[in-house]
Amino acid sequence: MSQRTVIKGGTIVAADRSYEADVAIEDGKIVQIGTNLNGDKVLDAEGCYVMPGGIDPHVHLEMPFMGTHSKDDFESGTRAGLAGGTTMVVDFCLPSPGQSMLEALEAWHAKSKRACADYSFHMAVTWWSEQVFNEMQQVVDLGINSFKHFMAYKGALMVEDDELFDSFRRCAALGALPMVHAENGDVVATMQQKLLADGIRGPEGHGLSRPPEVEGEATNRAIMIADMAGVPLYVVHTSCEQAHEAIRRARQKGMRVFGEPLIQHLVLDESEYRNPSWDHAAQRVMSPPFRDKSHQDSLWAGLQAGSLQVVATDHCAFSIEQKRNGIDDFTKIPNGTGGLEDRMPVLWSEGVNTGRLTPNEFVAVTSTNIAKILNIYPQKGAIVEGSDADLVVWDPKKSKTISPETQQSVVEYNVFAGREVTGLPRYTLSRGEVAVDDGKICATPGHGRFVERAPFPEVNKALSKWKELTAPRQVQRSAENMPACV
Ligand SMILES: NC(=O)NCCC(=O)O
Ligand SMILES: [Zn+2]
Ligand SMILES: [Zn+2]
Repeated sequence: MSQRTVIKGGTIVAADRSYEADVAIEDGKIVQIGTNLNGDKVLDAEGCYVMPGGIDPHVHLEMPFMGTHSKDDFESGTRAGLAGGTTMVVDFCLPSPGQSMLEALEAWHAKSKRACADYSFHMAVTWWSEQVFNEMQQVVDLGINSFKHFMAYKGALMVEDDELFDSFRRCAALGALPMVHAENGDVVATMQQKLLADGIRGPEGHGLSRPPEVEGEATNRAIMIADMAGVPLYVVHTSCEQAHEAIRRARQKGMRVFGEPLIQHLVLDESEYRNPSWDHAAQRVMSPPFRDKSHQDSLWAGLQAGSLQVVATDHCAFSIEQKRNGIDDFTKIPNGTGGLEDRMPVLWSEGVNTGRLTPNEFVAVTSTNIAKILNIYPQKGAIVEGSDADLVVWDPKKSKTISPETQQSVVEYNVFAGREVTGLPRYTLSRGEVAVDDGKICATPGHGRFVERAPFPEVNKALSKWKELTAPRQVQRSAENMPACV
């Protein structure tokens, strides 16, 4: 007989509504929602919100990058996520240029074996050939329906516009979702060299080499290429008004474009790079860089208006020592910051507690929207009978001060350190297993499973139908309408 767990006395907060009910769980699934439910094990949710566990669609665990590997692996990364209420992550499988996607995928499956929470992968298109074209079908057959393209990192991961167009068209045919890191890599590379030549070698050079225009231009370019390819587009780490404006404008024209701000860009600003401590500034080096406060206002407004849909972290944590690789040259500082444990508490504190987001909007942007975009709804991102019991019992009164001393991430610092948050998990459940119990982490390495994602979500189908209907067509002319000389 399977054990029945009941979450009792809480208020269910879904993306569409809030209501009081208990939730019963068996074999990792939600089996009943109602009042006065009983079970073998009862979790007290009195005074709490019961929400779908967070989904972070943008993490890099043990990522090979800039001559090193990011420090958090699938075990510490997913444990950090669970500690903060995130029950699923999506990492990026990165074939090195020339490498088979299938070979890279095997390597990613091997390193994710000790994940404590469920996970999936996006596949990166880091080079282009007939082999890549063919393998994309196999990747889709293996449960991956999204392909990432880097428009930056020239000489490493970056792909050119013709490759983007070919890959986007392939995504359209396969019912997959192309994603872009949108920064103009050529302009960044030139600006980096100019700054170094001018003697600007510290972390402040990082922000200066990647102004908002670099991101706005690339975002708009990717959107137009996707439209010509007839495929939806997902823009990762949208950090500025210029990029947001491009997404907003496209959506107003009916284009299927999604934008993903990061929690870091919502609350941290570019003054971090002028900090007198080199270490402090270097620890905050990530791409795109932090922006000024006007951009933060734009991103918050986008979440409120619905022109931006998802809040992620781009969790890619490097140690102090790794960051010091760039001590005399900012272009060698590994790009990336952490945030997996802090995304939900910081967003709740700065979003819901300030009135910028409703609790339902919080659920939409931390789980439900991305579950729909990635075609795993309502298995994930929902509280309905039959859904996976990936849940967070959220105590809106529980507070803490963020500190590297108490975090799950293995790096020695935290870009949110010193920030007080109110709103934390009382319990986090990963497919019914209690992984966090009132601050105590009891997650099981290896419990996490790979989540397969089917191609052809409704948005792809609708867009393909529309593009087919409006495709250029030959005009059929009868003989009497043709000039006599032909
Ligand atoms: N964002 C960042 O600086 N590092 C991770 C790789 C990427 O997403 O560009
Ligand atoms: Zn990126
Ligand atoms: Zn990233």
